[in-house]
Amino acid sequence: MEHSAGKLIGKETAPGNRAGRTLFDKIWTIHQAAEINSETDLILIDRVLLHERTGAIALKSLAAAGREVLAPSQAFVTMDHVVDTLPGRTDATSMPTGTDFIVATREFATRAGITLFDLGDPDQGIGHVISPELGIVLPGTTLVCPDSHTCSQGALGALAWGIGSTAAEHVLATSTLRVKRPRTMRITIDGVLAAGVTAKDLALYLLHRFGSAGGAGHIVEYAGTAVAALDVEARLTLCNMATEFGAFSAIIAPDDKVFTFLKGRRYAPGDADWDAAMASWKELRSDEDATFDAEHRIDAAEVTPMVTWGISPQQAVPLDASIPHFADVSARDPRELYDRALAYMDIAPAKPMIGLPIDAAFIGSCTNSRISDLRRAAAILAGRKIAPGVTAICVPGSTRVRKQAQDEGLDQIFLDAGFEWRESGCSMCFYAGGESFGHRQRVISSTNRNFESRQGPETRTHLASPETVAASAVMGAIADPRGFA
Ligand SMILES: CC(C)[C@H](C(=O)O)[C@@H](O)C(=O)O
Ligand code: SF4
Repeated sequence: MEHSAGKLIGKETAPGNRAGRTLFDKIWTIHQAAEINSETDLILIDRVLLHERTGAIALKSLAAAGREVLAPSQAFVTMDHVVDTLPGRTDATSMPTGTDFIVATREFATRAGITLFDLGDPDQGIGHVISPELGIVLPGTTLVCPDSHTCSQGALGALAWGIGSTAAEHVLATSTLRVKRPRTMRITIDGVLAAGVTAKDLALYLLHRFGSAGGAGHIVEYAGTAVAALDVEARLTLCNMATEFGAFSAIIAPDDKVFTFLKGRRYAPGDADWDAAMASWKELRSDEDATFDAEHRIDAAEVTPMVTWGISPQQAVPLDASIPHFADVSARDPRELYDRALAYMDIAPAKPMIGLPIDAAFIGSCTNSRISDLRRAAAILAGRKIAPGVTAICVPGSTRVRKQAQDEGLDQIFLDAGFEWRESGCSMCFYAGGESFGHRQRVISSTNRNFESRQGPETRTHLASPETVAASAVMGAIADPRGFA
């Protein structure tokens, strides 16, 4: 490690002047158009991603104000939140108010000259899945979307974060945004994740360890050998849950895996520009002498498969553990949250998580619905059937993932096992989008939020990896996927 005495490293200097600079500082500085005050900068925004739920509101409001989209080529819209996912869907088959969102999005996006990935388009899918897929998000860029899981995209070395609809309107009109500078946090995970431990387990482990406000106000850089060992899709899963961690966003320094992933993607630099892009992308890492406002170190060997038992993502335990007593979690969970979670989930302390009967299983969402997720779940389901009485649904993250899975015969494995095989969208991740499980059903789910009624009326969600969801669907109760495949 290089340390040069006399270099100024500290918060008293502007990010651009620090000696040892973090990856975040480097991207921030390049995009800093003006300093508004000591806490807030005007930041240049390279890409804006919209969806029909909140994007429609921004586009409509912009048009009503008589303002134009400044850089239509930098904006992209997808239909994911309120579309239904049953095969044969049309505009009219979404939830009643959903049709209005879909029609308005189409109308305003077309009028503004923005690229739209509409229903029926081979590129349609969940925004945070299609953006990496198409090379919309690139290392070193700033990308915003009126959606909290935009943090997923930091996995490719971009500064990507969720904003509100009003802020999205501002970005569309000006390609800039006033942003309060976040503090920096690094979480270094060294060592090797044990077999059967996935990025989802790691995300749940961090929530269990540091709580859902653990990253509040920070941009979290994930680093270390265990992070470097993750493939790009797994990194997207890890970064996806930074918003559950309370963070401004997450980021991972881009490496050869990211560059290889991006090469040839539609909106990534073409051959003529590739070398120049690579030269600048290779600079995108925190300097060895960079300092962070907060640092955590984790040994990857500590992480096991995880599952949530309660109504907040921090209420997670190792899969082979029991439902905690209050004393086990009192450092993190207020008594009221603990009691409420037990009552809502209809569970009792000291009972093992494994064996808790489920009504439904869901594989989908921007957390865990990419091709590698479906392959791992299918490896467990191959030659097996889901338990009688269980409703099991797989919703690929994008139409492209769906096609790829079909080309590989994975759809048949899901169908033969008794899963439904759907069109792409947010679907049962988000009851407000119109699709849901039944009243009070207990669902094992590859999604990111286990809030009350998140997946349907009073549904009881247990978050886990796609492997755990698949194994549990087969057993009809929460099950450990290790030993299944
Ligand atoms: C609808 C949208 C604003 C929301 C979000 O921002 O996260 C949704 O995607 C979610 O996951 O709850
Ligand atoms: S899949 Fe779920 S978490 Fe992701 S954007 Fe859609 S509703 Fe939000």
